[in-house]
Order: sequence, then structure tokens, then C-alpha cells
Amino acid sequence: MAANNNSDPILDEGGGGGVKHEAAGEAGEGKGGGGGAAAAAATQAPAAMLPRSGSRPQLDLSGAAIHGNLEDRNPTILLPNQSDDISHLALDIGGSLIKLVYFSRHAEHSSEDKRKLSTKRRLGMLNGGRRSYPVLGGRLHFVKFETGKLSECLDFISSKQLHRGGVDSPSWRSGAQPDNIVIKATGGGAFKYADLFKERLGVSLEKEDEMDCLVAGANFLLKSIRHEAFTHMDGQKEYVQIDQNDLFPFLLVNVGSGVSIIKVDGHGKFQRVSGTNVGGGTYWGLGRLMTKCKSFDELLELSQRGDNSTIDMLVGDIYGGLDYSKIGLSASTIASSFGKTISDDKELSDYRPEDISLSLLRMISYNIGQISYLNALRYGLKRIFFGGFFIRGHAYTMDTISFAVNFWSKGEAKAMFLRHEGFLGALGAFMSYEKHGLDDLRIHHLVERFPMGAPYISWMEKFVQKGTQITAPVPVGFPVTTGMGGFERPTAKGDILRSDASAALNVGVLHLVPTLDVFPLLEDPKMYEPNTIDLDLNEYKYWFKVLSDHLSDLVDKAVASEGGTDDAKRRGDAFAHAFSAHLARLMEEPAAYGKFGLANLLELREECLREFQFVDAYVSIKQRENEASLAVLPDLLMELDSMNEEARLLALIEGVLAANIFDWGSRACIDDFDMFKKRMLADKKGQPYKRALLFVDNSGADVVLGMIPLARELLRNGTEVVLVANSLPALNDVTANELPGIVAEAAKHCGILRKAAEAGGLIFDAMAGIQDDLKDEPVSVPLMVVENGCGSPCIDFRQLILEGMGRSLHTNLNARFKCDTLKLAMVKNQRLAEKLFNGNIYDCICKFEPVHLT
Ligand SMILES: Nc1ncnc2c1ncn2[C@@H]1O[C@H](COP(=O)(O)OP(=O)(O)OP(=O)(O)O)[C@@H](O)[C@H]1O
Ligand SMILES: CC(C)(CO)[C@@H](O)C(=O)NCCC(=O)O
Ligand SMILES: [Mn+2]
Repeated sequence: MAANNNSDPILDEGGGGGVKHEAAGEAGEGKGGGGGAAAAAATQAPAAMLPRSGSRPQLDLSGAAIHGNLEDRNPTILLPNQSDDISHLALDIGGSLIKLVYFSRHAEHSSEDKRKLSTKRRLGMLNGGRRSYPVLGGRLHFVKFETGKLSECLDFISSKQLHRGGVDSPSWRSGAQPDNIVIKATGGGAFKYADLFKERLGVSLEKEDEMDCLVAGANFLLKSIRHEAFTHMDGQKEYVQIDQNDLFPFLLVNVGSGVSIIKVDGHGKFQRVSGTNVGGGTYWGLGRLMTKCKSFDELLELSQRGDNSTIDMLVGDIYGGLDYSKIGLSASTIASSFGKTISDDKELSDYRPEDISLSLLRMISYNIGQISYLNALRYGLKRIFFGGFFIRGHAYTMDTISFAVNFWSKGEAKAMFLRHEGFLGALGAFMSYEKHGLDDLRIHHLVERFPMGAPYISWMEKFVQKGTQITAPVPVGFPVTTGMGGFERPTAKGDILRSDASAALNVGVLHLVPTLDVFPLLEDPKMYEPNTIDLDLNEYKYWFKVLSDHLSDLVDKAVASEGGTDDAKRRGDAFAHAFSAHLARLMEEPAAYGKFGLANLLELREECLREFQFVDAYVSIKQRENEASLAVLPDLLMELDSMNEEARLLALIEGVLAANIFDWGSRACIDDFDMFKKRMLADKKGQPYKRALLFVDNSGADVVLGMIPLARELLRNGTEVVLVANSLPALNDVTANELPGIVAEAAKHCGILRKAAEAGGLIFDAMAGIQDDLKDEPVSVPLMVVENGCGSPCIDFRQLILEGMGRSLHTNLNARFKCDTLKLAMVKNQRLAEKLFNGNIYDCICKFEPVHLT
């Protein structure tokens, strides 16, 4: 039988089984599947399309008019009442920083030709004028500016035309000048700078209450963003699982320039119960005066090398080196911040700026923690969420606040932090646009695809210029907390303070993917975890090395796929820098972006490529492999047809697994083939599967000689087949756009495929004029193609556009479904084979999991 000779070009360790065995030395690593494919079959047909939310922006065609020359072939159509492209920007203008949240819709890729578009139309991917191509939904970006540099912010808005809905918006393209653009804004600056915005950008700021916005933003984040909240104690970050039904009440402490303390009882139900004027502005203000630091980050960084005992009066200083244990104070506890400076006969310049900064930071953080606790106590609250940019993701700040809360509450109350810490108000203002209908977003509608950080994406041009300056953050010491209310002096190991540029990597660009939903056939969506193995630090190191080793090869391919132009080279460089920065960031702190599995890591790379406008790095490689495989398909089909049914089924499964390399000593580490065969042969006796979902993986032999023949067998048995493929290119994975063309080619050699593809609307009269004998092929069940909503080598079933089973090794090996499931994969990674099965590279998995009817 035919060899399944292709492999994932980067991920598979062996560089491919069978014919194209490029020696195990090729460093790629496996996303797992040789066939890498899996099929799920349901005796009940699942719902074809998930319902869309009713409150999404609708296309408002009223008053539509042609704008420009009527003789043009494609004149711009002006939709004066189409508002959802406008409500794209919201601001929070605080005393120290301006925060922007803006939404960018993805335009159809200009490289997308008409043929592809018409394929999509046929596949129902264009939905009543609204794009449903998932990654085209849009993104939420987060950017901040110093309030003192307001004009930079205005330039940014203006250069991106954010106030007019972005450069892709109809109003921008048509050159229309809506005379009354209104932008939601909160924070004091919404009042203070309203005139300036009108003057410079011609926009009116619609003021939203600051506290309303803080609460709306916090509630939204806690409800919709996975791994948003975390605790930080003794240098350890831990994500908190938020129970949606048990979120309220909580205390929200926003540490901006000043501090607001709010008791939150529900959506829109809250009370500002306290505040303190000793906040972020105090630390930065006093710090600037006393240290001559030029930036907040510089001040924070200084603190990391500080020793506050030269400045603070400690309990031990007062008690002659002793603890005051009777009231629970250790000798190292600060008795009086800055107290030591009263007795020394010293000038400011005699103190180290490092020590000053640390004393200040401890004083203010501790104080905020303590006041927060007291307010929690007032209302009997156990959970305190801290936001605001004073936190700055800084380990020592968070540890100090947590320490104070923990110490004074005797462990009763918990301090938690938010990844989007400083953007609560801006997000709340953004949410207040009623018309955009984001209010009912559920957790899987907003996918933090990967956190490039706004500066990287939004100003790619800038990034490209500055790319080489972005260096991996340098670890520096951070103080470790000890018991009894005190902190020891900083030790050499520990956390880091990142430059502002790389700190932006902390916050992800949120992709709004309105059509995504949880796969309805998952047995238990709550318990579902796509990643088969946890990435501990060792695993991380291993994968980072693999990905780093492949980077230059990938860049070469990506640049070549864009014609090798200077522009492509520039983007290739920028991609390499950005991706390396992410890897470096994750190496230091694997949890920096929330819990991060292998699937996320691989997706990050794909997303990163797309950010730098590499649409499909493997396009020509995929084409070549498809053509080569299609050329041998007729022979394979003939060979298969000459076999008896049992032998054919085995050959088909082996075909998916590239089983010819069994000869080289590989074995099946999971082998449920006999069970599967039994079920399949029972098909014949009148209970064929109604529908099977085949999750296809690689282009070339994998899909053409593996999955398509398997699909054909199912069709022959009367089972409808849905080929589920990636929505966007990822490595050499076949995409939903490419599949119809491949199926049409394959159908030239096979009546079963042809009739089924016609029944499924995949091909129309493709064979008109071609005569062959279809008498033996009474198939009328359809063969269909759907996209899965993914653009990654792995699949997360919480984020799927349609039903299906998943790639079956790195992700989903352990996932359980409500339908019979067959997971087929070849383990093309020695490490994984050993870890999971005590097996070897090229071992195969044929895992059949029937649903046991009870
Ligand atoms: N790059 C930065 N520049 C200035 N301050 C920063 C920076 N990064 C973090 N900070 C800290 O964050 C604080 C501002 O936080 P935030 O943006 O949440 O408040 P704000 O909205 O400006 O203030 P307020 O809400 O009181 O009006 C600063 O006072 C400072 O302590
Ligand atoms: C005045 C605001 C609300 C402006 O954001 C903030 O800076 C703050 O809460 N300051 C503390 C004021 C107080 O309650 O003492
Ligand atoms: Mn603020």
C-alpha cells in the first residue's frame, strides 16, 4: 500500500516516515500525529451550525448609497448607519496614564482571490454579509501612554484612525467625515481634555463614570478571560479558578495615582467604600524627587537592588536586635518607614537611591494592602482584587500587598491580581458601547490567542525598526518574604522587572471570535483539558530549544513564501525577534500569559507569523506534496478495492498511520483496531454510523492517501463524512479552503467520492462529460468540509467553530466525547513516546473509544 510519507515539516522529530525519511536527526518535534488525524462518529447527527448570539452587531444597510463613481466596477458603498465599525475605541484618561482599548476588525486578506472566496461562499462560511471566518472576528488591543504625553496618544489615534473605526473602516476608506464622532472615555481626563480631543481629532468624548467603568471592566475580565486572576505570594504566582456563580461580593482595589476601594456586589452593583491618596502617584512622585529617576520603571528597577534597612527603622533597631514576639513582630519587621533617617545626620544624597526606592515601595504597597484588608473586614469580604498600573506585574509589589493582607487577616482574606491590571477602566468604557453587543460574551468567545502586546502589533512599523533593541529581560534579584511580618533583604535569585516594551507582553491581544463555541460532543466541557501533558519547566526548556532551533529555517520558508522580497525579509527578521522575545519571556516565567500548554505555544508561533503578515509559509510545499500524492492515489484506490473488507480496513488505518514503517520496528502502543473493526463490520448489518467527523491534519500524503481513502470507505458504508480542517494555515496543515480543491482532484479518480462531494455541495458538475460507471456505487450520503476555527497545529475543543474530534496526541489524547471516537496518531517524537507509553518514536496509536450505552 501507499506510504504515508509526509510529516509535519517542523514538528515531527523524524522528518517523516516511509519514503521521505529524512533521518531522525532532523530536529523537528511532533505535534504527534503521523496521520495525526482522528475521527469521531456519531449515530445521531449533531447540530450542523451553532446558533449565533442575537445581540452581535448587525449589518445596518439602511440609507446605503454608492459613494464615488457609479461607473466603477466596485464602487464603495457607504453605510451611514452601520455603527459597529465605529465603536472601536475607548479611553481611560487618568492622573498618570492614558489607557486605550481598541477593537480592530480583520479585513479579508487581500491576497485572497476570488476562487477562494467563492469556495467559502459555497461552504457557507460567509454568513449573510457578516464575516464568520473566525479569526476575522476582530481583536481587542490594549495600549497605554503617559498622560503627560497626551499628544503622543493623539498621534497614535490619528495615525491609526481609531476614532473613525480604524483604517479598514468604511468611513475611512470612503473618505467620509462623520461630523460627530463620539468616543467613550472615562477617568478625570475625559473631563479635563474633552476640548483638546475636539480640537485635535474632531471627536466628542462621551463621559462614562470612572467607578462604573472600573467595576464593569473587572467583572468582564473575571467572567470572560481565562486565567485572568492570580495570587502572588513569596514569589509564586498561581492562577485562580473563578467560579462564575460565586464571584460576588468582592473588594476591588484600583491602585492608580490614587487608590479607590470598591465593594462589588454584582454587575453594576457596587459602592466605593474608601480610598487613599497614598497610591501609585505617591510612589512615583516621591521616588522621582528623591532619586532623580527619569521613569517609573527605572525607579521600580532600582528597588530591586535596594536594602531598606538603611532607611527604615526596624523593630530590631528599637528593641536592640530582638523580636517583639509577644505582639507578633520580628526584629526585621519595619517599625517605622523612613524612621532611620531621623537620627542619622545625613543628607538625601548620602542614601542610595536603590534603598530609597525599596523603602518607598514597601511603605506604599504595605499600606495599601493593610487599608484594603481593613475595608474587607468592614464588610466581611474574603476576596480582594487589586488593579491599577501601580501593580505593574511587579513581583515584589504584589508580594508586599499579599503579605499585608495575609498577615493582618491571619490568612482569612486573599489578595488577587489581574493580568489586565491597568485596563479595567478603559475596558469598562469600551463595554459601555451598547451597540457592539459584547455584553454576553462567554469565556470562549474571547480567545487570548497569544499575547504579543500592543506595542508589538499596533506599531509593527516601529517594532520592525526597533526590533533589534528588544532584548530578553535580564533577571535581577528580588526580595524574599519571611515570616512574622518582616521581609529579608533582597536575595540574588528571583524575579525580574521587564522593560516597558516586554512588559506589554503580559497583556494579550484578545481575539473576538463570535462564532466559536465549545464542542457539543465533549463529554464534560468543564473537565476538558486539551493538552495531554503539562509543561513543567523541563518540558518548556525542551520545547523552547526545539522551537528556537527551527526558527531560522522557518523564517527562510516564510520569507520565500512571500517572494523573498526585502519587505518579506524585514518582516521575517521582525517575526524572529518577536517570537524569540516571547520564548524568552516564557522561559523566565512559564505562567506569564496564563496557563500555557504546548498547544498554546505552537499556536503562538503561528499567530506570530500571521502578525507579521506571513499568510501561509508552507503554501508551495503543500501544493507540491498534494500533487505528488494525488498522482499515486488512483493506484492506491485500485489496490484497496481489490482487498476484502477486513484487509481493506486494516490497510486504511495503516495508511493513515503511515504504517509501512512498522517494518522498522515501530509498534502500536495503543491498539484497539480489532474493536474498531468489529464496530465497522457491524455497520454492514444495518447500523452504520450516521455521520463521521474526520479531523484532517497535514497536507500531502496524510490527507490524500490517508484520510480521503478512509472517508471514502465510510461513505461507501453509508456514513456521511465531514472533513474538518483548520480555518487558517498552520505549518503544512491542510486548510478548509484547500480541501475542496483536493477532494475535487481525488474525485476524478473515484465515483464514490465524486457523488458524495456533489451531494455535499463540494463540487458541481465537476465531471460533466466524464463517463464512468457508477452503477456499483449507490452512494448518496454527502461528503462535506467544514473549518474548525483553528489556525494552530493543535485543537482546543473549547474554542471550536463546529463539532468534531481532535488532533489526537499532544492534545486530546485523553479527551472523552459523547460519541464513538477513533484516535489515530503516529508518535513522531521520541521523548513523547517514552513519556506517554514507554515506547519509541514511530510507534502508533489506534485508540477506539465507543460510547458505552448505559
Ligand atoms: N510607565 C509608567 N509611567 C508612569 N506611571 C506608571 C507607569 N507604569 C506604572 N505606573 C504607575 O501606575 C500609576 C498609574 O496607574 P493608573 O494608570 O492605574 O492610574 P491613573 O488612572 O493614571 O490614576 P487615577 O486613576 O488616580 O487618575 C502611576 O502613578 C505609577 O505609580
Ligand atoms: C480621584 C481618583 C478617583 C481619580 O482616579 C483616584 O485618584 C482616587 O481614588 N484617589 C484617592 C482619593 C481618596 O479617596 O482619598
Ligand atoms: Mn485611573
